[in-house]
Parts: sequence; structure tokens; C-alpha cells
Amino acid sequence: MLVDGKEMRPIWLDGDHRTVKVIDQRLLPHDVVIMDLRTLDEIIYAIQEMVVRGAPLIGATAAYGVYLIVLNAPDPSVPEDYLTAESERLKAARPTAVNLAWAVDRMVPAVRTAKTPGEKRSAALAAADEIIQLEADNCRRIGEHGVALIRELRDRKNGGTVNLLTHCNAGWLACVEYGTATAPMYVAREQGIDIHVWVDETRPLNQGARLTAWELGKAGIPHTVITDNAGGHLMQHGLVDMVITGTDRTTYTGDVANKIGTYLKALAARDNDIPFYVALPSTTFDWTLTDGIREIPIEERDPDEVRYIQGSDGGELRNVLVPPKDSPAANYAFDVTPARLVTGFITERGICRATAGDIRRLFPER
Ligand SMILES: CSC[C@H]1O[C@H](OP(=O)(O)O)[C@H](O)[C@@H]1O
Repeated sequence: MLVDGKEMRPIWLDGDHRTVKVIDQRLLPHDVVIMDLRTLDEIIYAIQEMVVRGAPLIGATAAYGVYLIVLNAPDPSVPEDYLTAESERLKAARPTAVNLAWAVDRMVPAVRTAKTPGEKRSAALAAADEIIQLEADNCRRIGEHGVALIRELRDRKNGGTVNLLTHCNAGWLACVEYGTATAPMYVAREQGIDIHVWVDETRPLNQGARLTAWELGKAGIPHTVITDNAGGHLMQHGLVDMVITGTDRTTYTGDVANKIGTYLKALAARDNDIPFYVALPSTTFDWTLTDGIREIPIEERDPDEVRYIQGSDGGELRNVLVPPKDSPAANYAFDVTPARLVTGFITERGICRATAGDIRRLFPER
């Protein structure tokens, strides 16, 4: 995506074909720092510490992780037990985003079937590049399909500005290009449709205030950062026309795991008859689960992410303690919105209702 006139992606492979370069998203929006990843351990670190985050980007990073497993294998023939052990270690980096396992499970067979060490390296690199391009293409298509919803709202408002609300960051920083929830916003901007975006700050790590606000600002899209608890009030006062979020894992029955707080937004949207859409590539559907609330693993992260907050005083990035130093904290990173609260899904193949039947209409091969 264009940032200050420069094409940027959150991840790319250096020309040396040995170094994976990523934007360290922990430091945005105040610093743009690129981190070099050359080993599987560094890839796992980047995923666990949220240097990179967002389901499609986690998948893309994991794809390059398998490539580095092959590149750095002590035995260039990449023995099966080594490949299995290392790829399982990678899959365990974070539990909720299904793209992680999807990407690893797509990469490993490509390595297995290649014969010589050179062929294994080439097959892994080709498969990783394919995954990255697939995610970029999927997100563009999500935008092209989703913009119709925004255009419809614009027409209903006789050309007035469409007010959207989003939670967390499901932007290009969470993917490769365009993002998922933001893809229809970027395409609307390209098509000259006036939008404004309410951006939930998204505690505790403020992906909205830090990342979505940075993305939209760089794209020249009007937006307002709000507290996580302001959305219901805005909806009650007719200031939200549609909610669009991303997801980390969605069951084929339509239950949506997404950043903590999404469920509460969906409840408020339903109570105010406001459309609540979830944008996702098919790589984020979990085709094996039917009951999201009971079956989707919810990551619990370090309570210090709740107790401390990071910001800039115009100079250095600092972490400051908020509650009393001896107050315990709980840090559930995701929640699950049941399908009954989801108006529909925006996918790379089009828009569908949040039912198994309508999802399968778009993905009959599943
Ligand atoms: C397009 S996936 C974005 C998704 O990922 C975020 O979680 P995290 O920042 O912890 O990786 C959040 O749930 C976003 O909606």
C-alpha cells in the first residue's frame, strides 16, 4: 500500500532470499522499524510478540517460516522428523488465528514432495510466495465485493458520508495488501465514495488507535479514534451506518473469533438494527468447527499487556503502569461473536449470510 508515496507491505523476502523483513508493528505509529528474521526461532518470536499480527499476515509469516526451516536445515535433505517437529513448533506460536496452521499445512506437503535439497528450497519459496500473493489478491477482491455495501448506504443517504465503525486492525498491516475490514474502505476511497471511520482504540494493545488510525491517516481516509466503549452510544445516535470487522478464525457455521470486544460491538449493532459485517478471506474459515464459542481456542496473553500502556511523549516510546502495581489483570485476546449476530460475510468470492448453507453457496467445494 502507498505510505507517503512509497509502496509498503508488512512483510517481504530480502533479495538475499535468506532474510524475511517485517515492519515491527509494536512500534507503530510512532516509529517505522524493520526487523530482520533469518531463523525459525526469530519467526516464532515475531508472531508470539506481535511484531507481526493479524490472521493473514501470521499465515504469510508462517509460510516464510517453513521456507527458513528448509533453508537452515542441518541436513539439507530435510528429514521428515525434523520437518514435522519444526513445523509443529511454528504452528504452536499463537492459538487463535487459523491462517497459521493453514499456511504451515499448505507449505509442508510442497517441501515433502520435492526431491533434491535444491528442489525443496525452490518449492518452499514458490509455495510461500504463492500464499502471500493469494492473500493480497483475496483482500483486493474482498474490497471489490464489500464496496457495494458502502455504495448502497451512500445511495440510501442521498450521497451523504457513510459512517463505518471498525474494531482492532484488520488492515493491510494485518494482511499483505488492502486488509480485510479496511479493503472496502480503501476501494470506496478509490471510487470517490465519502466515508468516515470510527476507529475503536482496541485495548489493551491499541491496534485500532495505533495501527488502523495510522493506515487510514496515510490513505487520507477521514477517521476518529474512539474508546472501545463509545460505539454503542454512537449507534444509538444514528452515527454509525455499518460495522465491519476482521476475524482470526470463523467456523463454517458462521461463528466469528475476533479481537476481544467484537462481540459487544455486535450486540450493540443488533440492538440498533445496524448491519454488522465480517470481512475475511476463505483462508480464515475453519471448515472443521461448528460451535465457535466452545471450540475456538481463545488466546490468553500476558496480563502486563493490560496493566501497562505504551505511548510516546513526543520522544521516546514509554510503557507506563495504569492499575495499582499489585492488582492482578486478565488478558483474553479474543472473543466469539455467534453467527446470529452477524449480518453477513464479505469474502473474496462475494457476500454471504452467516449460515453454513450460504457459506457453502460461495464455497461449494468445501
Ligand atoms: C485480518 S485479521 C485481523 C485480526 O487480527 C487481530 O488480532 P491480533 O492483532 O491479536 O493478531 C484482530 O483480531 C483483527 O481483527
